[in-house]
Amino acid sequence: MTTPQVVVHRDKELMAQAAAARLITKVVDAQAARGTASVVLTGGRNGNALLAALAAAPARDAVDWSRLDLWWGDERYLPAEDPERNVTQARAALLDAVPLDPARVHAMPASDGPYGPDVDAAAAAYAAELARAATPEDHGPVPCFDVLMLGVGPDTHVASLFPEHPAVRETERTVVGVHGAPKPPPTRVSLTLPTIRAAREVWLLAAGEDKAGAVAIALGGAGEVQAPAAAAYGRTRTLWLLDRAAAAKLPTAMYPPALS
Ligand SMILES: O=C1O[C@H](COP(=O)(O)O)[C@@H](O)[C@H](O)[C@H]1O
Repeated sequence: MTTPQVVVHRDKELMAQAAAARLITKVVDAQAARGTASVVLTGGRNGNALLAALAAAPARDAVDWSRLDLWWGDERYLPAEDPERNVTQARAALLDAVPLDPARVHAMPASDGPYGPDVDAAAAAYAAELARAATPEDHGPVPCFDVLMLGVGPDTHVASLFPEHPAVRETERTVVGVHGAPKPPPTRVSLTLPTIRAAREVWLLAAGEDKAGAVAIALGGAGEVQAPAAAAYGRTRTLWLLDRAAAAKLPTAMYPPALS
C-alpha cells in the first residue's frame, strides 16, 4: 500500500487544469519509456472537468494519442448513446477531439449491446478484454495501468464500489456487475479493488464542499467496506487531488498549502 499524497488546489477549475497538465506529463513520460501508455478514466463531474481541461490545453499535442489505451473504472449500464454513460460524456469532453486509435478505446459494454440486460456477462466480457491486454510483465490478470483516475462520491464511493455493497468485497473477479447501486442508474459495471490496486498510480479526484466529509472519512483511517475510497491505492503512488472546499475537513498537517 502506498501512503496517500494530498495536493490541494485553490478551486475546482484550477484543480482540473493542474490534473490535466499532470496527466499529459505522465502519458508523455510513459510513452517515452515504454512506447505506449494506459489510462483508466473516471466518470463524474471531476473526471469530466479534467478531460475538458485536457482538451483545452495546448500541450495536449505532446501526447501521441494513437499509442494510448483508454479504459474505464466504471460504467452506468445504459444504452450505447445514452448521455448518462461515462463514455458518452468522455467523448463529448475530449475523446472526439483527439486522434485516438479506436481499437485502443476500451469502452465498457452497453445495455443494448451483445449482452443485453445481463450485466454480469458484460462485466465478464470486460474482464476478458483486460486479460487479453495484460502482458507477462504485468504479472496478473489486468494491465499495470500507468494512471487510474477515480472520482470520489459524497458517500466515499469510487468507480461503482459503494459503501457496504457486495462489489466492494470482491477479491477474485477483476470486473463485476453492480446491482442495486444507491446512485442512479442502479445497474453498473465496475472494476474491483484488486484491479484498481494493479495500477502504477491511482489518482482520486474530489472538488466541492459536498465531498469534504467523504475525503475526511477516507483519509482518516476508515475501513474499505465502509469507505471504498480509503482502499484505492496504486503500486507506486496514490494521489488525492482536491480543491480547498473538498479539503476543508482535513487536518492541514496532511498537505502543504496550495501555492495559488
Ligand atoms: O456515478 C458516478 O459517480 C462518481 C462520482 O461522481 P461525481 O460527479 O460525484 O464526482 C464517478 O466517479 C463514477 O465514475 C460515476 O459512475
